[in-house]
Amino acid sequence: MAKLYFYYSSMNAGKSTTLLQSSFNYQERGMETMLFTALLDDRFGVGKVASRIGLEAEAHTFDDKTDIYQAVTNELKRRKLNCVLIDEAQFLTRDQVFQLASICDRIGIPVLTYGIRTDFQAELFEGSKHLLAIADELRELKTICKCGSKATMNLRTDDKGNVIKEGAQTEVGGNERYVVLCRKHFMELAFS
Ligand SMILES: Nc1ncnc2c1ncn2[C@@H]1O[C@H](COP(=O)(O)OP(=O)(O)O)[C@@H](O)[C@H]1O
Ligand SMILES: Cc1cn([C@H]2C[C@H](O)[C@@H](COP(=O)(O)O)O2)c(=O)[nH]c1=O
Ligand SMILES: [Zn+2]
Repeated sequence: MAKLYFYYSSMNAGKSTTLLQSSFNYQERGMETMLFTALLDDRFGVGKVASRIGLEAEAHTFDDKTDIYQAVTNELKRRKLNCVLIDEAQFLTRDQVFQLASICDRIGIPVLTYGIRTDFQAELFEGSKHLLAIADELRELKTICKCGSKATMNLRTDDKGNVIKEGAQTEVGGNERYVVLCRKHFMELAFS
């Protein structure tokens, strides 16, 4: 049975790096992969999965209207596929998470998704919520807070480092807008 995996973490924990390594592992064994990332995440260029350590690869993009099951079905008319890999999976809709489950269950291709669990207000993203609900395998990737504990939370800041407590859930950015923290240090700053 092909499985749906959700690799989740705070930001900057190596998700994109791990995705690129997994894709490379398939390819070096002569297998083929299809990569997706969110259209709205243009930090490293649109349609690119890039890790902060320099690895990168071209990817198909998804927005909330993309039918990922259909996109995979269309790709299968052109070439074989052994694995589908999705970066920025927090931005998937519920329907898209269910499409990924169908890719596993009906087509028989494993799907590896990578995303952050919660937003700057400690709320689940839609994609993460439904992946936590229905993925076959949940794997946490880890990075560390300034105190040395595991960082599970993402604090939003402005460009001067002031904490931002209100705002839209989606705001693309990196180290200039977000700081990863353990829950204790996040709570002290985000809910004080
Ligand atoms: N210039 C750098 N050189 C080496 N490692 C780095 C550099 N910048 C960031 N990193 C490391 O890369 C990792 C982040 O990788 P990335 O795959 O982009 O994470 P994510 O997708 O989870 O945000 C972190 O472990 C971070 O410490
Ligand atoms: C916490 C939080 C994050 N985002 C955005 C910021 C980045 O563009 C991505 C996460 O990127 P990474 O690959 O994990 O480094 O998500 C957001 O829109 N809203 C938030 O609350
Ligand atoms: Zn801490």
